[in-house]
Amino acid sequence: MQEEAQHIDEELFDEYSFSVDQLMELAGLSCATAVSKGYPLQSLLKSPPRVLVICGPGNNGGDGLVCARHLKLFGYEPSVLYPKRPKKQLFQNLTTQCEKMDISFLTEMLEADVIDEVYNLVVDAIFGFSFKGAVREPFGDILSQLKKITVPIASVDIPSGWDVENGCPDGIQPDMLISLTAPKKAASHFKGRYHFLGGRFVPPALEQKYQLNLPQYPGTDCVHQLN
Ligand SMILES: [K+]
Repeated sequence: MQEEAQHIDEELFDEYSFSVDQLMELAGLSCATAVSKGYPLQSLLKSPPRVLVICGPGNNGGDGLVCARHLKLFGYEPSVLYPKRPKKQLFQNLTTQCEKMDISFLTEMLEADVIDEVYNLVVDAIFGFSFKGAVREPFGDILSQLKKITVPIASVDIPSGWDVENGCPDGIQPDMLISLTAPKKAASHFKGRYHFLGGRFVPPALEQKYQLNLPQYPGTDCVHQLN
């Protein structure tokens, strides 16, 4: 399944000629849309409507940066923690776009009780389907704080730190999962309240080839609520 997700990814770029920027924009928009459906502005307990978005070093982190930008456009107040920044132009551009929209970047991870006091929820965009092996720092410390928080976590594609196929019983337990392209095997271990499918960009021929059996998205929506 981890390999399958990577094959689909490669095929979208190599055979179908999509650029990473294009798909990341749609993925991040799906995440912000799912957050706004699960945690509407008027339902939030803390004002201003602060959201902490934690971004990892790969494309999952890029989805998080795009998500933060759209959350800002939707009226939320996102702050981003981006401790390990790749040199690629794409990520530099996404960072500049956030900065130019007055999205603040934290310099270090906050303690769990501070997160609970200040933020309404956390978007987990740390690792996606390329995560492997034991968690390396600084992400081990970040994940251990996330295990202690009581505000909800919305995980992008896969709950970070979970094995892509087998999950992680003592890992973080997100309240929302936004599966991108198609749910990964680990999604069967998800016990939170909201499971959304996003990334409405899969060409029908690719869907058929991998027998993804994707559900019908409602109307023009960019997310589909699975449960
Ligand atoms: K994630």
